[in-house]
Amino acid sequence: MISDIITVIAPVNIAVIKYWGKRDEDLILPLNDSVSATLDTNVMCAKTSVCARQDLIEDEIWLNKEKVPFSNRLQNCLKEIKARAASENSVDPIFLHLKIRACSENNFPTAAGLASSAAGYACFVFALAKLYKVKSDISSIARLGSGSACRSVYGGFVRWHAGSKPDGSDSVATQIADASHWPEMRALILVVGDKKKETSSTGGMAVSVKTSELMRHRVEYCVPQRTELIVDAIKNKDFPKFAEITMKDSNQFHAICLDSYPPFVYMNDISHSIVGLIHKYNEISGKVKVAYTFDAGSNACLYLLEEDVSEVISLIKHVYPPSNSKGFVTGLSYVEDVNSKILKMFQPKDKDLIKYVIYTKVGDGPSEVTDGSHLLNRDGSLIHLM
Ligand SMILES: Nc1ncnc2c1ncn2[C@@H]1O[C@H](COP(=O)(O)OP(=O)(O)OP(=O)(O)O)[C@@H](O)[C@H]1O
Ligand SMILES: C[C@@](O)(CCOP(=O)(O)OP(=O)(O)O)CC(=O)O
Repeated sequence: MISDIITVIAPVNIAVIKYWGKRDEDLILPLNDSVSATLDTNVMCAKTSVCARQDLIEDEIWLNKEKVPFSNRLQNCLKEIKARAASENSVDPIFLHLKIRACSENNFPTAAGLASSAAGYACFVFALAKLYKVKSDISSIARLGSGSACRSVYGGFVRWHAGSKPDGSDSVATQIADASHWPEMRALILVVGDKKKETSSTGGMAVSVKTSELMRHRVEYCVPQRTELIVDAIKNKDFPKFAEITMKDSNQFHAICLDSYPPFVYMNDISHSIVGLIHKYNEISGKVKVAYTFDAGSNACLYLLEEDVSEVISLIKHVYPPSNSKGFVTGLSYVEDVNSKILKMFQPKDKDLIKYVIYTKVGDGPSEVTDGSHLLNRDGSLIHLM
């Protein structure tokens, strides 16, 4: 007995109000609301195929062509989807006793601070929901994989509500606006390092919760105000306001990392030089045209509007010259480089400080792949091992 093969793709999301700190480590319940933009799956995505098979003795998962342990977090997601399917009476109960095989790939570096866990768990849970025909909201199940994954279940701009119930049933993601709402919004991911980070998000935020006083101030006073303001800025397409809150919130998150004891850092000298560059560029431009935000790593995510992309990419190439400019910018195609007088106001730095740039935009949530390009054969065997 073997089920159909289900294959789905899911997006990454980059927060503009950061999730940092849990009120419950097992259920992955956050201390504060967070807000993010979901990025286009045509540029960055996780892809996952799943099936249920009678002949398996344990649940199995391959990640980027290597068999990896079926972790507690994956197990929690699977258990919860099955419980949902049982309560929705959506499949034959016999089916719920079968073990599953999953095979997943990311088309960008994994565990490098590029939100692979968000895309990966959203993808896994969305695929399982299709397999078991679960119809209700699955953001609270994706959350059990990785907190930020619950926001990747929806496209456009998304808010994860911290909720207050001990069982986490109100800690869900909702869409603020879909991807078509602000079509000019773009993102540039400046990849400074794509190696695995030293302090995991899970570990780092646990230290912050225990030791950072600034974190308490952030959760109580700053985030509630900022969240309302940025939701309004998104609804009104007010870029300068959106950008200012985004930058302040990123800076506060990294200040909390330093305020933790022992402290840890994710940004490096190159990250800080990007911060300086963006502030100088906005000042010279006479308006806030670009926002930076940094997750638990040294890479920058810049949010900006389409009309400014050519100038900003030209500026980045000018200040952080690549040895090989071919392939330096991947993703969407952009208009020609510009040679504006603004560039002359910036001194080039050493070569290759930025490895490459991913140019993308706000996009939709997960979707089922219908072109038959599964990562598992029809009999459930692994395509990459053939
Ligand atoms: N496609 C995927 N399918 C299932 N699990 C995945 C997938 N991609 C990543 N993961 C899980 O997420 C882990 C990486 O998460 P981690 O938080 O370390 O990095 P990141 O998500 O790239 O960074 P950050 O969350 O700080 O932006 C992997 O080790 C794996 O357990
Ligand atoms: C800095 C962040 O990217 C932190 C993401 O943390 P994770 O979702 O990776 O943490 P766990 O819930 O422990 O798996 C900010 C954000 O995405 O909001």
